[in-house]
Amino acid sequence: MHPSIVVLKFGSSVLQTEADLPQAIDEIYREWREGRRVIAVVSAFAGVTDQRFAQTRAVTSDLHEQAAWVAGGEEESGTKLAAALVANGVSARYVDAREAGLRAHGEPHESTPVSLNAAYLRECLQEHAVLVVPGFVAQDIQGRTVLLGRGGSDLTALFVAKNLDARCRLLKDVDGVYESDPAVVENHAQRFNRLSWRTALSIGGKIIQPRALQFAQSHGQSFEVACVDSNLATLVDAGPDEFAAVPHESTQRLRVVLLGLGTVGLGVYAHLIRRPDLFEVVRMVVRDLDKPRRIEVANLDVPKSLLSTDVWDAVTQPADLVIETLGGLDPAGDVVHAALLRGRAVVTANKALIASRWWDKLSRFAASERRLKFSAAVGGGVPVLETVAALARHGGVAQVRAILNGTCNFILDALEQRIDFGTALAQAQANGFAEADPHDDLVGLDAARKLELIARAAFGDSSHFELSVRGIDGVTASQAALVREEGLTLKLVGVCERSGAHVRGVVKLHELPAGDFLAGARAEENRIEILAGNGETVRLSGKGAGRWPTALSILGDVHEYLRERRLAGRDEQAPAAVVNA
Ligand SMILES: NC(=O)C1=CN([C@@H]2O[C@H](COP(=O)(O)OP(=O)(O)OC[C@H]3O[C@@H](n4cnc5c(N)ncnc54)[C@H](O)[C@@H]3O)[C@@H](O)[C@H]2O)C=CC1
Ligand SMILES: N[C@@H](CC=O)C(=O)O
Repeated sequence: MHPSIVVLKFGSSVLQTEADLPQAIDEIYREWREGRRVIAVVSAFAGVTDQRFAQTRAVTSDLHEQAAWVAGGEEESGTKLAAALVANGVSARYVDAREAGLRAHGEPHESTPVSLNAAYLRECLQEHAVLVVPGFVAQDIQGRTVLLGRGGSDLTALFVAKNLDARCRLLKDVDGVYESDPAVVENHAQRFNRLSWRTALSIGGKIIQPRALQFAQSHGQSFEVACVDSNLATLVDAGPDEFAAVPHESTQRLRVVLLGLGTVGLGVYAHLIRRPDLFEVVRMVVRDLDKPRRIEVANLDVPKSLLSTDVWDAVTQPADLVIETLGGLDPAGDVVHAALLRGRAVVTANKALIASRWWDKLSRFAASERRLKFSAAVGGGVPVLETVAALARHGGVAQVRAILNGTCNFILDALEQRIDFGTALAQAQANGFAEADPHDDLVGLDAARKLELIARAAFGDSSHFELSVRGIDGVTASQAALVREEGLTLKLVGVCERSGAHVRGVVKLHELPAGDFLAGARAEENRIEILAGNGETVRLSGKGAGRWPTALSILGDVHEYLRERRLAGRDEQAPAAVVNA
């Protein structure tokens, strides 16, 4: 199956510095969650292209040498974005212009793209959810680096999208195209909902590169101009021009109570404080107020003034959203339920809770009200539940086979390398993969809970779920090595499928041949193979455990809730403080 592809272009108004990479990651993740593979086309960080032009002009007048030096700006932002995606658990790869077969001809600094190896990019997208491609840069027929004119990343994005028959979204620092620059004519300029290429060209080349617009117009190519995190966009196509009925989205921030600051909670906090324009953390609930807590990536300590030990702050504090990362059923079940009853939204990674008897009370908030979200409960950073649910809606799901527990996979991998069980488990715990009590991981319970959530997404809530579970307890390094010697690999695999009104799930050890997709999962990786109702197979992979993949997935839910709330205009009805809940 060819998943649909979207080309996202991140200009230097969005990626001003390395500190803006998380915004791009959230936006890319949003598309992956919605079932698309992504080609991210990037510009250099703000100011870098000018700087590099000045540097190179001072030492050479050769236009190709200059182009090669200037292209280093896109290479820097592109490789850094790809690395940051991988660190966050997203299967991503940097593909430079040469590898992408992006050829151009004409003036070395003002070249016109003429061809691209679209088949190769499609092939790469079978293996990776995201490819990062430098904008503005191509190769001429002699293999020399050339540039596509200032603002040329727009042209790269449109050219790549055209060749791959993909949707294209140019991401800027404004939520669409305005009749004049909204930064100058504040509150007066109107935003277009739809805009013809012709009008876009007459508005001027400040927001979209004119050559890119001409390319789109001559190929009848429609595309969107939008900003990150937004529901709004301007569609640029044949027209007619149309002003937007809703000129701007609300900019009201979400007030957040964060329950738990362990492995996952601290990662979530680090994400939230990067976006003070979107989130206000009003309270964080911990067990020990005095424990030092540092966010290394932001180089700051967690402010003690925001800490409390009272989990009921989730209900008594004036807040819109509760993020639960405590784990377990007690007190998480009562608190989450009460917070939902009091009008808060809840995002949680707690599969033990969602797969428990609490589901009877919680399900309505997830389904009809969309105020309970738990994507991170399965697959860490891999959008498993969204993908399974989407396939279930469009043609059904026949079977799911998956590696769902990062800790067990990490240990089995280590055993094959003759590391003993205890040492491997200690490493998994130190890396933040294991549950607070790793027993649930080792006996297969954690994988079984995830399999149950997958079964619900695939076959509906009402099917009777029969489950048989065996874990990896007792497996030894010599046993794993013996299996390896036979050319097989030991994996803890969950399989679920429907038979009549029953859904059967089995979690147990398998000896897989090397060619099996699941056999390739390394360390804490999760791999999921979904056999769709139409016979096609959909494969997903990525980091299934750990702080950053899990936090990214939680933030995916948070951003989704924020967008849905803005769309529904619920901003005005934020619940107030409740005293004595
Ligand atoms: N670590 C991972 O890779 C993943 C974890 N999850 C889930 O995320 C949740 C959190 O996991 P981790 O962060 O790894 O666990 P953790 O044990 O590192 O963090 C939990 C934190 O909550 C605090 N806490 C627990 N009960 C509390 C209470 N009553 N009052 C105040 N503080 C309390 C603990 O002191 C601890 O700091 C769990 O539900 C887990 O299953 C989901 C996906 C991946
Ligand atoms: N303990 C879990 C954490 C993620 O869900 C695992 O190891 O997979």
